[in-house]
Amino acid sequence: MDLGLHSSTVSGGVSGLGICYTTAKKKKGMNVGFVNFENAEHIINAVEVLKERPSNGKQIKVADAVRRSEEKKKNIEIAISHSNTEHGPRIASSNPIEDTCAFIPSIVESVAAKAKTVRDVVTPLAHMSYGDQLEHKKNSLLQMLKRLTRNARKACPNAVTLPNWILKSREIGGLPCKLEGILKSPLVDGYRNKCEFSVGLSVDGRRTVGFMLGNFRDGMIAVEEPSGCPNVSRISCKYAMVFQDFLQSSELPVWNRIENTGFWRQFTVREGRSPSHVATDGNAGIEIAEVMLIVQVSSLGYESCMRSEFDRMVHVLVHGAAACSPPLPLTAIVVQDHVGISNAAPADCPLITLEIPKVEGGFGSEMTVTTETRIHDYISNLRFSISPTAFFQVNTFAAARLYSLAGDWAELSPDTILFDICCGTGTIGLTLAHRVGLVVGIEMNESAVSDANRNAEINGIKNCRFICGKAEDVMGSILKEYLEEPKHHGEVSGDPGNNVACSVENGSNNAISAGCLADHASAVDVSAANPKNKKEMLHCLDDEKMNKSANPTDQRKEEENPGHSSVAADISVEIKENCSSEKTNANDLNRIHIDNNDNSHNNACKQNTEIGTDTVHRFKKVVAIVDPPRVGLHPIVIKVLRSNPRIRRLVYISCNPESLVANAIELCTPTADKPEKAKGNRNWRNMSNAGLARHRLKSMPSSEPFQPVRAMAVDLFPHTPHCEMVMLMERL
Ligand SMILES: C[S@@+](CC[C@H](N)C(=O)[O-])C[C@H]1O[C@@H](n2cnc3c(N)ncnc32)[C@H](O)[C@@H]1O
Repeated sequence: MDLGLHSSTVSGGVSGLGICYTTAKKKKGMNVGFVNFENAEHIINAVEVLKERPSNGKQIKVADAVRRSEEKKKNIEIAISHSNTEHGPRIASSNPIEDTCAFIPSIVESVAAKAKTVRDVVTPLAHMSYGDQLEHKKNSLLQMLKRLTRNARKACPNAVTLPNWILKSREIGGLPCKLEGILKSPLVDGYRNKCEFSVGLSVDGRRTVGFMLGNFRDGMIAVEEPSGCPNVSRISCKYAMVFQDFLQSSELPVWNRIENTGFWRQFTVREGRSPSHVATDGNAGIEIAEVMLIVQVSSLGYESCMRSEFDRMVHVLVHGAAACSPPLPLTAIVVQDHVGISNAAPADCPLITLEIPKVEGGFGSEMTVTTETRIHDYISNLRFSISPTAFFQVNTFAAARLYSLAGDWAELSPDTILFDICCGTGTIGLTLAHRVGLVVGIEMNESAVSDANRNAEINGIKNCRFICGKAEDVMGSILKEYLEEPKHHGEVSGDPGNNVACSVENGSNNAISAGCLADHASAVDVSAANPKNKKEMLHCLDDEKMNKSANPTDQRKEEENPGHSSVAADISVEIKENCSSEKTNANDLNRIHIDNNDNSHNNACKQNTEIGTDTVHRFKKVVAIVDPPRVGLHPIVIKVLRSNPRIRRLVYISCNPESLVANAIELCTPTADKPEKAKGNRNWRNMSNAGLARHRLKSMPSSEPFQPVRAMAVDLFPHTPHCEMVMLMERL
């Protein structure tokens, strides 16, 4: 049905069906569009026409949507979607607009019946007792785990015997290994140390700081206050209210998710605790010693007036915090200037720290660009310094349980080298460092890596190295660096897989630097010289595409930030020249990384100076703990882990059991003796994560699979359906 909804925005006109509209807008990939009408008569006409004329056999569902505040007197906006999903229509943006109600009561009624509170949306298990919540989560994890067995059985090549863990699964109800239970969160209410509040309009059109009533994709953009959500801390709630008061008098507009215009976008409260004992009385607020407020704005077009608004904002926040009883801690106020469509800003998004004046003294904010703004938290008696954009588990007390469980299962000893993959600020590696010989952490967020190095230093830990880079880009060369025998000076080592490494021994610094080079060298070999490897890389790129599909946020970030692509063909030749020389100096490395628009890995290389290659090769046991983001591990990382026979033990920590299951299919299913040639799959968009994993397994190089040995969950997110899952995988 042509309502002008196929492109992004169409303004004004009469559709082929005789529907008069002011604007019609639909974003690519969404099954919801927004249409504005001049008056209620036009709406009624549109609703009737759409009811009578299904689009390509699909019924179109119509509901009201929150109007743009500035235009509320004139235009009335409704949301339109195809009701073609399994579960029926997914429209329910609830906005009891007075004049709309009068004209289309049936629509409003149906919307009201479905309306959910923010508590239902953000904490959908809050109506259950905590015991019931844990039982509920355990049951869904059991189903998820069974999916692993089923898919691995399906994926196991015909000519290969089923592994023991699949054969034995019948004895334990189809599970790949026992699920040993679910550890409770020490704090059940107010446990979140970080809350990202949306800024927008409430259902009645008021500027509000809180949570959205649903997904933007589903056409729900109304924001409601967070006070009903039991996972939000008292301090975060209070700050949200103080900021909301400020917004209601601000002259600058709040962000409009439909138009992608406005200034105020998001308000984040991050809390740091003092090193005192765990509070078990449910009041997390009493221990909070530090608070960082991060205000996300989009400054485009508001540059000239934003300074005075920041001054006013600081004033309101500082005085609002001081007026609370007891006064709220306030350590830092940071502005994040982000112009992208989604609120998920890239890690290198500019940050401005606003100076906090003393309450009694004069007032006025100083804007200084700094990277020093940070808060602190404590896990296992270690102090962690956290910068504004670095990841830190949102439930600190439960995270301590998670890390200690992972450490116990990893069976660590002084002759162990531990790879902490996706290490964030170094929490896992640092809390376990005293139990191993060496920790090597890998993390893509540059400020998290610099936090990790700082955290090692402030805790006096000397056996940790943190390397900045995407795991998929750097893992191959890092494993080579640490697990292969050292090569002679200047020797170039060949790799039977898809890497060609340059090993340059030139002191301990360069031992790591060689690792940096080796990664890029692999890109050289693939893109320029070796057609066989080129195909392999194409497959990896294909994989990457597939992986992205599972994570629209990542994909969007990449679209917004195209400079971050990990394979840059135009740097290849230059790197190759560097690799072919016997020695590499710091300038060469700088050039490589600058050309690659990413000098983070290089920085990390420079920071790690204490342990030389000779030392690292003495470790008998090699253990990896992986803690990837929701999307799971990149296919290249899975391939690298699986192809390295020295890694006997792998502890997988996952905040998304679905991606754990998909990754475990690839890690734990036997491969064919001869892997199939990597083929793209046109249908990848419609495949499940498990289906994609089975598809990728076909081209996995022949290698010994891991076996799922035990699994346990840790509840980091009471009142929500989420929890962390830990699975031990071994090569027995
Ligand atoms: C779930 S967090 C875990 C962080 C840390 N282990 C902790 O518990 O605090 C995932 C981390 O992976 C990082 N990350 C995401 N994608 C990555 C990639 N491709 N390579 C390396 N790190 C990545 C994120 O920046 C984030 O710090």
